[in-house]
Amino acid sequence: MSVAIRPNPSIQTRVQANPPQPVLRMQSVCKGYGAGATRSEVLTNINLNVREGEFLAVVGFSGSGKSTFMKLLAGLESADSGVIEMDGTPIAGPGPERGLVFQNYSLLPWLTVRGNISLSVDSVFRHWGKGERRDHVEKFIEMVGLAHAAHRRPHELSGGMRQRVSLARTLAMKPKILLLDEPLSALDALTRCVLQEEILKIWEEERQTCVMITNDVDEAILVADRIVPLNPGPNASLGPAFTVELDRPRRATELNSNPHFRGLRNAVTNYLVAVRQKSRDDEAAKSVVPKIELPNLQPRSLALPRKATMNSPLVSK
Ligand SMILES: Nc1ncnc2c1ncn2[C@@H]1O[C@H](COP(=O)(O)OP(=O)(O)OP(=O)(O)O)[C@@H](O)[C@H]1O
Repeated sequence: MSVAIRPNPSIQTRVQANPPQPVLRMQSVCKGYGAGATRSEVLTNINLNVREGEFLAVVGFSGSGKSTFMKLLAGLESADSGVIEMDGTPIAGPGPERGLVFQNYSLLPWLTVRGNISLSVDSVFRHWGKGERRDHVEKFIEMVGLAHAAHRRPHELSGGMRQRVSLARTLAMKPKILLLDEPLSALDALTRCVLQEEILKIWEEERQTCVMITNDVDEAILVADRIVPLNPGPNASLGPAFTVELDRPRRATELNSNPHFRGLRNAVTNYLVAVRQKSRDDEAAKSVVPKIELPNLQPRSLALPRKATMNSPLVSK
């Protein structure tokens, strides 16, 4: 007897619908460093699609390969195998359409806040008039709340202020995608909270596609639409995505009492702790020394026979 399988109409509709092309696509991406005996495989079989306008957070433990992942997206490193594309074109190097903010601010020490931002604006928008570029720079200095310090050099700024300059400099280049590599992890907890909300506020105005690396689950939930864990390395791969179903605008102070926030925090944290434990158990299992059965031998004295001396009764007189 043959049975006709009738497709579920709702599933069929979903399959037929033309899903929007992801703005960023990673497929079967692998990346390691070194060669021969010193070779280490950092990322293995990374698959990810990032949608236009999405805020995606990648969370993982220290050393799992988060920065390597970001360098691949920024075009600062190339994959050993697999595909990394932006708008269907392979990423072959860094470009102004992908703005990267690092953990360490990398500002030019001899330039002021205004000078650091102007340098990037002048290089990307060369075709603009001088006045237009100046207004653009001032807009971003204001956006990050540094109008009062625009004339200062990096050594005259706090860590939070430097990271604001770094953010303004990248945002002012109007990249299509913002790549944030643990931008707040060098800051104290209070400054970090303030800047989290500022990044979120700026993002809510611009709605740029954004990929942020962080080791802070709360931070990831606060800012992201989707959270993807990076499993511990070596051979780190991405875990299952967690969707953040919290209304925007979000405020950190209001989230603590939100049941979805608390449930998600537990789910992501438990996942990360479980995969780390598994990875440790696997490593420990690999390094177990095999038990060696020793033969049942009787110990024998290795002491030399006593030497005969002149007074010894063994010496004949
Ligand atoms: N250029 C390189 N050459 C050799 N090994 C590297 C290089 N860059 C990173 N690694 C190694 O790759 C692994 C992952 O490093 P990566 O910086 O990507 O991790 P991470 O998750 O960003 O760490 P952290 O959170 O501590 O900054 C580490 O073992 C590191 O030593």
